[in-house]
Amino acid sequence: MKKICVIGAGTMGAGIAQVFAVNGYMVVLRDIEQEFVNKGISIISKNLSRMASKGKLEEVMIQPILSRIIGTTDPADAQDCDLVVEAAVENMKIKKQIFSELDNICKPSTILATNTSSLSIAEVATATKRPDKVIGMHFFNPAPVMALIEIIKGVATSDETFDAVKALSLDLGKQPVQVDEAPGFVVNRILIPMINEAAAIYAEGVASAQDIDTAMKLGANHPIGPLALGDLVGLDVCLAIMDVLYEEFKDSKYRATPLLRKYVRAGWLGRKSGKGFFDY
Ligand SMILES: NC(=O)c1ccc[n+]([C@@H]2O[C@H](COP(=O)([O-])OP(=O)(O)OC[C@H]3O[C@@H](n4cnc5c(N)ncnc54)[C@H](O)[C@@H]3O)[C@@H](O)[C@H]2O)c1
Repeated sequence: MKKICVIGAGTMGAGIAQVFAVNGYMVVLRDIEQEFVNKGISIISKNLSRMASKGKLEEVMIQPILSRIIGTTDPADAQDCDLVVEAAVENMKIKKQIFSELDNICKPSTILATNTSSLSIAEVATATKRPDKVIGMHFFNPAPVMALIEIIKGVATSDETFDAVKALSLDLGKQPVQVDEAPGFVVNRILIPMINEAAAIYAEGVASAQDIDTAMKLGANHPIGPLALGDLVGLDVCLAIMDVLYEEFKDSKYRATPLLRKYVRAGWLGRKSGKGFFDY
């Protein structure tokens, strides 16, 4: 694989594009508005400069890395890509529209991966005529830093597709784990209900946001508190995942705490909107 298309230049898409470009791949980074594409590329540029200032990247490498990323709003630019990683919003209808369009645009050999946090790979695959080549490639936030990639096989995903994505993940210096399709996969099935519980504890007034996070950092040895982590992930993303877990399992233990929904309705999405459980 040489050329990768990343759909969505938000929190995850920008990070994923950076990971591929740093590792020598050509990247097409697509969003719906040029403004969003530019924002994604500027985040990558700042990340690379920060890496250089910390001595983690040679300054002279920044320009060649950035020149491997082509920003676009034109879906047709995915046509000669070997792999597409979709990182648009966590919404099945939108993902299916994107995959159906990609299926028509991309060459038959192209693998279509989704970075979904919780949605069914098999269902996304039904929007295409190549369900064997549809797979979950789940990066973690921030993608350039986090070592894990969950590779999720839908019922129709072929072993060849899995093997190709696994080899690619290793080439990116990441650690892949194989996961069978299940709501929330492994990490988010554990992590997001924990963030939701922290929000419920905060809503009940049991402790301040700061103290809840301090408690989990020092009492459970977590590197970041659950509320700060929710703000980093995006409260809209956390809510969407809780809703998927609840819908899929119909188990009340996955009920989103009303405060989380209230914040999302108010546009308090965490870091990306400047306000969540904390101010940014
Ligand atoms: N935020 C996280 O910590 C995290 C971690 C792992 C996976 N994910 C998953 O990654 C995906 C993206 O999440 P995010 O946090 O980056 O969201 P985000 O809101 O930061 O970015 C989403 C981007 O997709 C763009 N977009 C929407 N529809 C599009 C379309 N039709 N074509 C192209 N671009 C489109 C939006 O304009 C936006 O820029 C979701 O499926 C999410 O569940 C998120």
